[in-house]
Amino acid sequence: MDDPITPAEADAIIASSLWQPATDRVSLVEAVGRTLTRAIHADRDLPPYARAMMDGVAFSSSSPPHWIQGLHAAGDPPPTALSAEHAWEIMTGACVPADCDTVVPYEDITLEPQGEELQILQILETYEPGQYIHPTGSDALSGEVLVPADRIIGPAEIAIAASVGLTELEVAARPRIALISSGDEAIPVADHPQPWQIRRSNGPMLEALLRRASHVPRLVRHVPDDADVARDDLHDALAQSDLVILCGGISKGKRDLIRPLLEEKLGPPAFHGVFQRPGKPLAFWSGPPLVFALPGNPVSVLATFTRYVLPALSQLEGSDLQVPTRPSPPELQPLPHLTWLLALDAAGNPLPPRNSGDFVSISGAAGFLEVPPAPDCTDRLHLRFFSCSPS
Ligand SMILES: Nc1nc2c(c(=O)[nH]1)N[C@H]1C(S)=C(S)[C@@H](COP(=O)(O)OP(=O)(O)OC[C@H]3O[C@@H](n4cnc5c(N)ncnc54)[C@H](O)[C@@H]3O)O[C@H]1N2
Ligand code: MOO
Repeated sequence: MDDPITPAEADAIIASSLWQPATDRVSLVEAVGRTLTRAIHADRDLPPYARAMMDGVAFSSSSPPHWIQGLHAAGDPPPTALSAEHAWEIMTGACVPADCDTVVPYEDITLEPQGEELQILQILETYEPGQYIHPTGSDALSGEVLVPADRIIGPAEIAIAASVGLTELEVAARPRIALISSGDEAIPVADHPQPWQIRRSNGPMLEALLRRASHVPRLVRHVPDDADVARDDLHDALAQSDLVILCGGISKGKRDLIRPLLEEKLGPPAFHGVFQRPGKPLAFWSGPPLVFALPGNPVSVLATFTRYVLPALSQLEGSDLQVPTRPSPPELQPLPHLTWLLALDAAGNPLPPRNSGDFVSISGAAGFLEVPPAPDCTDRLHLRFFSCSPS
């Protein structure tokens, strides 16, 4: 399709090209950042025993204590019965014996040695039965869902999985990703540029965006504006990947050869051109593999990756990205006929670049506000905000 389309039309085409992810099994710590596909259940009550929450003494409130019977530490099995007017010294994390209903921390008692036994001289504070005891099953009961499927796995979910004995987790399979930047003027970062050259910044930016979303591309290349040289790399990428992300060489220039090279293998794009700024020359092929060809200007790369590629990646992993809304910054003038992808910093301040090559101006960008074109932009309170690093 060669006529530009709206962002909503582009979304619909992309959504209809996505597939349900297969599943992988990965070790616990490797699961961070992945999407869970099988819910995690409690294998027993949580906590599994009444847990002492303070280092101190445990006793029965019906028999206020004067004497220490012994030490009951974390990891010890339940001790013998407690004698009248006695207490156990108890450590945080120990199981509270069944005949105790109160824990008082060391700070609230005084202990004085007397012969072989320790005498409790005084409990300094009033206490309530049940205090500093984390009751059995008060967090969750055996069999309860602790983490639903579809949840992105973070450190807390890893802890929960470990606590119920899972050494591996079932997660959505990751797409195999290839990243290809292009352009004769863009030289390796470590090389010394001639005055008419620039260093390649789009590739590292895209790789950083992917890595922050917990994706590591399998193939990363830069191709020159020469079809015969670029063809092999492009065809390799298509053959080895589920998702190919390209940047540059997709506009109307005489040496913009990305589209013709992709067409050799994939035919015409599903769309080429979206009514938006930046990023109007965005092109997309449904594949397989899915191909996003992002316009080469650095601000366009960041905006179109954030607005289109990140949400598609989330859906490919079985998690539906929630796009929050924000009110428009004051005095914002929507663009005529074009949706505006406006960079905002973490505090919500606009970072309007002078043009989409001006990537210095978007340092600190946290995401992009989608401002519909004038005159359709009627709801200024609920503009969608696409985060550069959704979690
Ligand atoms: N006749 C027209 N010309 C252009 C149009 C148009 O509609 N008609 N659209 C403009 C817009 S908008 C954009 S965005 C750019 C996109 O063009 P390309 O995707 O072909 O990108 P390039 O021309 O290759 O590069 C654009 C710009 O970005 C710099 N660049 C490219 N690659 C890198 C890299 N890896 N690292 C850093 N910087 C990079 C490149 O040097 C250019 O300055 O087209 C307009 N033209
Ligand atoms: O779409 Mo271009 O990205 O405006 O500079």
